[in-house]
Amino acid sequence: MSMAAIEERGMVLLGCGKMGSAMLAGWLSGGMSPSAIWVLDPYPSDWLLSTGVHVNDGVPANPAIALIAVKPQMMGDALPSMAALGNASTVFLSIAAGTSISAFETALGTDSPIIRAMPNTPAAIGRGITAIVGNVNATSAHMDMADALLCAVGQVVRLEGEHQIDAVTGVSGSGPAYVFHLIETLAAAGVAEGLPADLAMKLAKATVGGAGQLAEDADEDPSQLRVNVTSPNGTTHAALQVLMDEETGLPPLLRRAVKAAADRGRELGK
Ligand SMILES: NC(=O)C1=CN([C@@H]2O[C@H](COP(=O)(O)OP(=O)(O)OC[C@H]3O[C@@H](n4cnc5c(N)ncnc54)[C@H](OP(=O)(O)O)[C@@H]3O)[C@@H](O)[C@H]2O)C=CC1
Ligand SMILES: O=C(O)[C@@H]1CCC=N1
Repeated sequence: MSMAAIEERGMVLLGCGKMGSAMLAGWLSGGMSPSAIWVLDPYPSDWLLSTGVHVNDGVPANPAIALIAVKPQMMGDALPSMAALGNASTVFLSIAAGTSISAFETALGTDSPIIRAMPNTPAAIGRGITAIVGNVNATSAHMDMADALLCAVGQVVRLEGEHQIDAVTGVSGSGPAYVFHLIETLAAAGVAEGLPADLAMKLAKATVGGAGQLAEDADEDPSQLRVNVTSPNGTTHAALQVLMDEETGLPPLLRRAVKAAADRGRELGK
């Protein structure tokens, strides 16, 4: 399944806030035709209006994909109108945290192909990662279509089952926020050691960006890459003694943070 096949039938994007616009930016900069995209959003941003996509302009009769990107808390309002976004051959693709496939089946009918996805905001620069899982009506052709759309903004992984999606949300859906906070706090720590704020921020951004890219590209795994930075009894060793402390360091902190996100996803689904 190619992007061309999706562009031919068109796609509908319901909700164009932070995540919807990150994905839209990724599709457009990757060359997707704006005329193939219909966006529905009550308060379209100036950026959205400038993109050339159809905004609040009706929807095509037979869209390939209806992508639902409203907040789970708004889903109650949005669900009843969703069936009108497509027909029997439209794939409904939801990126909402929490809202379960069965909630969509109740609204859209148990015959509809429904795919849950968990993307992340680096999609805006084609560097996202999205996990997908479909209901029983989502055929391999439907999954391939979702794959094609989401591959255009980064990597795609397929889940064994819907039970994995809250943990995925805790790791990669919410994960960019943890990394941005790491950049903020690394820069602040540099300032506390006497650096000017702009220099500290430049060092922190380049370090996180470069280390992330190295972790993606290198043959060695991240633990070996960490060892490669750590000279015997040197500066990194001193820092890692703080960070790797099993009681007060990153392991218990991130364990609690990811659990809190995953638990919140489960809670939103109730
Ligand atoms: N932000 C992220 O990094 C990620 C978000 N998600 C999921 O994406 C979804 C959207 O999140 P996010 O983009 O952060 O939230 P936002 O609030 O930024 O975006 C939601 C958008 O939907 C609009 N909206 C609300 N109700 C309707 C409706 N009935 N019809 C059409 N549009 C509507 C909102 O308009 P208004 O603001 O006027 O209410 C807003 O523009 C959530 O379900 C979230 O779980 C998934 C992965 C990552
Ligand atoms: O914070 C949220 O609920 C959404 C889901 C994953 C990232 N943002």
